[in-house]
Amino acid sequence: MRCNLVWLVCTPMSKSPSPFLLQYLEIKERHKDALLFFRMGDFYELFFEDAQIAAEALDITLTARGQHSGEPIPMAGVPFHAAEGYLAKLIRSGHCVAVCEQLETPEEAKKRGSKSVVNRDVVRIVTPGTLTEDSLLDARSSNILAAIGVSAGGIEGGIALADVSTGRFEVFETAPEAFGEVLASLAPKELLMSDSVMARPLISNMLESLKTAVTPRPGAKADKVSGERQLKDTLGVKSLDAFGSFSNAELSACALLLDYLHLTQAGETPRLDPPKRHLSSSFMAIDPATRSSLEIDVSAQGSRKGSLLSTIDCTITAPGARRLADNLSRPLIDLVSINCRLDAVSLFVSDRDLREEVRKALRDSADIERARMRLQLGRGGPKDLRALALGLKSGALAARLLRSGIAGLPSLLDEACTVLDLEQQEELAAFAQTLETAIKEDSPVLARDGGFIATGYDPSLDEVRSLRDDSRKIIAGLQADYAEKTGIPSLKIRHNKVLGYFIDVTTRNASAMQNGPHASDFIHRQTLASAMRFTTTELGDLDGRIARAEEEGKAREMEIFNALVLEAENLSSKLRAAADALAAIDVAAGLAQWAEDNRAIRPQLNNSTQFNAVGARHPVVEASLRKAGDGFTANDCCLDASGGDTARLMMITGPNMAGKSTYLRQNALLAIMAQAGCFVPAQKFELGLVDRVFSRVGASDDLSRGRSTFMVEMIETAAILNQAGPKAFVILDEVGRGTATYDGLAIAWAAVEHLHEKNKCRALFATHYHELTDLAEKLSHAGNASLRAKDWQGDLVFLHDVKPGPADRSYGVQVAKLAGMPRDAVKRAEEVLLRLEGEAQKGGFQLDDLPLFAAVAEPAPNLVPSEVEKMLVDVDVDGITPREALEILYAMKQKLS
Ligand SMILES: Nc1ncnc2c1ncn2[C@@H]1O[C@H](COP(=O)(O)OP(=O)(O)OP(=O)(O)O)[C@@H](O)[C@H]1O
Repeated sequence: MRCNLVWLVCTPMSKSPSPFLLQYLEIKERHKDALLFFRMGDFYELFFEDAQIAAEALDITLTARGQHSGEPIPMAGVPFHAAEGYLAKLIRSGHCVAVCEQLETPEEAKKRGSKSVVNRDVVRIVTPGTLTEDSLLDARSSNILAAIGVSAGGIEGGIALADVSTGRFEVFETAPEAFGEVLASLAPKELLMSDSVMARPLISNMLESLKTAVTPRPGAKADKVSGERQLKDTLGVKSLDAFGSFSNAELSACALLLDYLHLTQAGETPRLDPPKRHLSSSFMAIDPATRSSLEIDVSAQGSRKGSLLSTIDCTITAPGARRLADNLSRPLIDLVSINCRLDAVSLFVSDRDLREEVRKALRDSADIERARMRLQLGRGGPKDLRALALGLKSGALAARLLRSGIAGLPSLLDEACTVLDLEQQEELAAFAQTLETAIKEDSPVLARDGGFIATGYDPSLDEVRSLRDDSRKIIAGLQADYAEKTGIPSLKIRHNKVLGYFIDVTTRNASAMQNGPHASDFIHRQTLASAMRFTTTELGDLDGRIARAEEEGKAREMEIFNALVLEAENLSSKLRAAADALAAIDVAAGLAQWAEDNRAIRPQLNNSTQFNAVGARHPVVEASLRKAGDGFTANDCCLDASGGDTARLMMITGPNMAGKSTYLRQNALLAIMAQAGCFVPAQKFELGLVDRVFSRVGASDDLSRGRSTFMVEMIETAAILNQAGPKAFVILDEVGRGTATYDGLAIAWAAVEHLHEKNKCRALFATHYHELTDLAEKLSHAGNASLRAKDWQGDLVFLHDVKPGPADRSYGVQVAKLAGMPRDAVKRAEEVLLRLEGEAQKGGFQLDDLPLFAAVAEPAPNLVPSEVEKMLVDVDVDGITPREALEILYAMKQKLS
């Protein structure tokens, strides 16, 4: 029901604004950048421009109420109980919403004077990066808010990130030039930066490639001194020494982040875990273009489906899925840490029974991380307490299984078990036990609904409840008693919110109640068309007792709930550690499951500059071919940047569609998977650690940024040639194809030489310029490999296997034929090709003779159909008689003569 009372107060808006309107305008003034959800009774109402925006975005009715400055005030509203769905829609379409609640009841307001307006204020600003509601979040993805800070000289950079839904808080020390890479690995939902930083060309360029919602903040909010103060407040410490020394840029990023959290949580101190600090150089660098071309966590279509992440994700729990996404986004470069992850996967690969039992235990788990944070933020409910209980229980079971199954667990699993083993964690064990006995299985979402504390947990609650239940039993007895007394068998005692308990009889039986011997016992309450309602003193008493017991019960349940929430808060760091441990076990067991299902092996990592893959496959292409019932051809790749006999740069040639891009990508993905701690789809894989992966595969226009396909290609190639060091792994696909042949060839040629001579890194370079394959002769550490295809009775068959040496020819025309190019055009292309090849052979290879612009002397064949052909087109072969067919033949012959 909409709150009309307030509107009575504010209708005469045309003259001076009513107190209500003044209240609205004052609050809106403070939240200009957000849509204001203004609570009025059971609705959130939006006014003025907010109403127009919301009506369009939510497809809800736009109405008008009252007037302001002589104009009707546009208004739109959403019911309070369904607000989350509307909020989700608005956030997804890029809006921020300020939620303004009533801070007192209308009755309380009235006590201050009959015309008082209910007190209201914003209790929270909902933005893409600060969500906590289950319904607004993707369970299997993190929801990151990030902020960047730059030191006064612009040399140092820092990134601070928080996931409010889990309490995760991380700080990165990183050069401003690497912001793009680090942010791409974090995939924030919202990015904060000061106006002045945003104006820097380096930053505006980076933002264009990131496609993240950016919220500019005033420069004063990025003050490092305030950052230090806010950090101390958030962490509840007097000194930050225990966390290492933060750079000015890091403090500036923290200032932006914490201030924004403060603002969006309406003045509450952000609830975050102690920050984890990283050097951006502790991770494999993958720039945004490479990340998207390799489709690591998002496919080319922009969804998780079809990405590497979704292909290898066999985790069971949502925290496990989020952890795997993090690992894959930020592969490590430290041998020991990578091997720790791989040891854990190896254990689960080698012991299938144990893996299955542990995964079964995880199935009963719940999202401890998010439940814990919702409770801490005061937005949790009984279901969240239950989630903690379930998570702890299944964690303890997993730990028990692991500890009893294996002596000498890998360190990562051993540490996880220590955290999860409730025999070693007395406080957690006691808390889990309490939750287990306290919270009912089918608990409501909201604590205020009551009924979630199990019988037997709290004697005083049980007493109140039995009082209520006894009264209900007495009422059931009363119904029989009254029916007998009045002689009305259909008499019923019912309950509704307005009347409470009442006696309900049909109108026909009402006179027996009013005129019978017991008429004085029955007090009339209500007359309806078909029924009359009564009560008795006894029933009234019982009703009061039940209502009081209900109230008392709910109040007691709230007390218990709040005590349990407090206990959870006190155990916060232990619960976080338990959530982390569960996620780590889930990731390792999930990767092992994937490895077994996909015949993946443990990569051998070392500090050399080798890349030796034997029988390797592209995990995503293989999975999609498998679905279509097709197989994937495994291939080897051997590179070494040490300058020895093995080539460090391979030129890959082969027909279109032969699998060059797939081959390039699969090798880059192998390196990423291995360093993220995953098994890889190969028979054998030895890898000298890679510090950066670069990929320039496939090209697309970036028209929104005013860049043509060729421009994008050149920018990405330039970045690679400028940055790749000896430990990098580079894949380049058809560089130069986006421009005129000579220019393209020249650029590709120069890029190969630069990679070989200057960058000296491991590289795969796919090209259709066969002339480039001659470079392998000139460059001492370059080689050729090609993907095979066969001409089988005029048709092209792709073998997809890589063999040493360059490809013999391109087969482009055959591919065009396969693609369904008109027959005439294919024929014509074959003629032109023959001619061009003939000319090239006559003069050997000279750039000046290169194809395409050489004039084609022979006239094009006449493609207009002949008279006879036209006649044939018109013939309905199945519909004519043999005689008619004969006549047509005669007619055709005549045309030809
Ligand atoms: N090793 C493989 N085994 C089986 N099928 C493969 C393999 N590699 C590629 N394919 C199939 O061939 C298709 C074409 O592969 P890809 O795009 O890598 O070819 P390409 O040589 O790069 O083509 P183009 O030169 O036209 O860009 C893929 O979509 C996949 O279906």
